[in-house]
Amino acid sequence: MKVVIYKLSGKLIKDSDALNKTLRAIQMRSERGQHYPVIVHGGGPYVDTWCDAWGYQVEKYQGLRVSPDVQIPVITGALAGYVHMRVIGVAKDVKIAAIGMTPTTGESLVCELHPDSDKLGSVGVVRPGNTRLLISLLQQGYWPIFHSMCHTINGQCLNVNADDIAAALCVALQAEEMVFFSDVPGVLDTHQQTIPHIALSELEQLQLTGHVHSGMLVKIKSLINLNWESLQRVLITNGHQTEKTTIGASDFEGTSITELSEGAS
Ligand SMILES: Nc1ncnc2c1ncn2[C@@H]1O[C@H](COP(=O)(O)OP(=O)(O)O)[C@@H](O)[C@H]1O
Ligand SMILES: CC(=O)N[C@@H](CCC(=O)OP(=O)(O)O)C(=O)O
Repeated sequence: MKVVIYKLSGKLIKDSDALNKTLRAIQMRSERGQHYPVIVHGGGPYVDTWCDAWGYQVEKYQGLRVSPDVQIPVITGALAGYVHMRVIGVAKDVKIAAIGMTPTTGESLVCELHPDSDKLGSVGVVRPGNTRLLISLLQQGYWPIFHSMCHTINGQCLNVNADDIAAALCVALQAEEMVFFSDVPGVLDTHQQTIPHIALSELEQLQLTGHVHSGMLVKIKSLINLNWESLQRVLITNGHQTEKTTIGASDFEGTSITELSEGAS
């Protein structure tokens, strides 16, 4: 089963036009490439706004949101409520057979408290679980669309970074490819130029340079820890320019990350 994981950034979701075009591009691409698409969405900017309105200070630790238990109702309301309904709504408009999913439904993923929970509060880490439900949905032609709020096996509600959900689903479903639609054209070098290709062995060094930080650091870390057995490529591309980079081009432009160096076999 050929699966591709698509991660939609929260900044992209704020831009209705770009979201609509990106979902259409995924639709065309999955028909052309005959693969099953699985979508994961973020929603960070919405959480920032909602927390601000409640008088909660927005704080990050190594790119992850510090999520005190008292803020979980607001964070859940934003990510698994409003943002999720919005993405499903646009998918419906584009005539996609979308199924809204919590990552831990059917134990698709298993979630536990983050090892740094003393600093992060109610933040979780995930690992692959049981894919039976997901595979059945894909085989029936549904598009699973995941938000990133999870339950532990004891029912505690935890905030998980959407990039980590995408990476865990990639391993669980043995996906061939993962595409991150971000707000930047790819991983940028010290001159703000997009790095066209990075080999897995170069990521470790990249995360130590200090040049890659905040949200991009979360992505890079999730890729280092990934099992690359089935994965052929990870692409980081600008979701706000989906139309520009697909029309007339064979694929999205951006940073392509592969297990081996370019040209190696
Ligand atoms: N070297 C880098 N190249 C590109 N983006 C970077 C880099 N270092 C830090 N970033 C930041 O990472 C952000 C993308 O990560 P994030 O905000 O989590 O996006 P997303 O919404 O796609 O999850 C960019 O907007 C940029 O501010
Ligand atoms: C723990 C943690 O960092 N959770 C993220 C989940 C949403 C997310 O990842 O959204 P983006 O993809 O838009 O960044 C957060 O609360 O912002």
